[in-house]
Amino acid sequence: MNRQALSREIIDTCLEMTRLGLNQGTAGNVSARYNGGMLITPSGMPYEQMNEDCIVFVDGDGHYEAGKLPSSEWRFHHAVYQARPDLDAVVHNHAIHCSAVSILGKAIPAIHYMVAVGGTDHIPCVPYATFGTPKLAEYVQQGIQQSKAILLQHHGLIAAEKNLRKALWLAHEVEVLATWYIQLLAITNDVPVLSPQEIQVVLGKFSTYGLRIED
Ligand SMILES: C[C@H](O)[C@@H](O)[C@@H](O)C(=O)COP(=O)(O)O
Ligand SMILES: [Zn+2]
Repeated sequence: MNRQALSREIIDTCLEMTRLGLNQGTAGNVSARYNGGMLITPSGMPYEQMNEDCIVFVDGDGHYEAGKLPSSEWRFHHAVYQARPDLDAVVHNHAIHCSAVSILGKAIPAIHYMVAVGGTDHIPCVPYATFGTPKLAEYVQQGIQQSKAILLQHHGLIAAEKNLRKALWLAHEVEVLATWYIQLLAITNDVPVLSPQEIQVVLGKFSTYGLRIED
């Protein structure tokens, strides 16, 4: 895909993320792997004001175009692309329920078989580090190797996938899981979970599930 079209897709993904109620204001950011680096949203700009020229190219060494300011979180997007050569798109947001679980410093356990969407039997929560720092990128690099979706403690969610459409879908699924988890925690501290063995069965079924169009 050419730069203009991919930049448009990034902006549309941001707008859809807000429409789905997954983000507020200028929080969050979106990127796609491109030309040995990535295209990423600019820092602190409302999504409705973005056009294709606002999207920033950051190369594989972290250099970016003069006169443009990439997302303050470009380091953790870069870390995802380094850690996961199989994934080409990253969505970050401050979705309400994901952020609430992250504040508790908890992973989302296997409360529903859909937890397998991340590729394992829970959605991990990586330790807190200040936004935009190399330390946060280091935690992300470790966490994303376990799961395509991770919570950032006291912060929000990262979801990475093969393309932007799937990354946004994954972010939405994890927010649904987090919503159930928060509601369950209000009732009990002993939330029932599925076994790791059952999640392995589900992961096997997911690998052949549906028509798998546009993988
Ligand atoms: C302070 C920022 O909102 C931070 O939380 C960052 O993680 C974020 O979500 C948006 O920052 P950018 O606009 O710099 O992408
Ligand atoms: Zn953030």
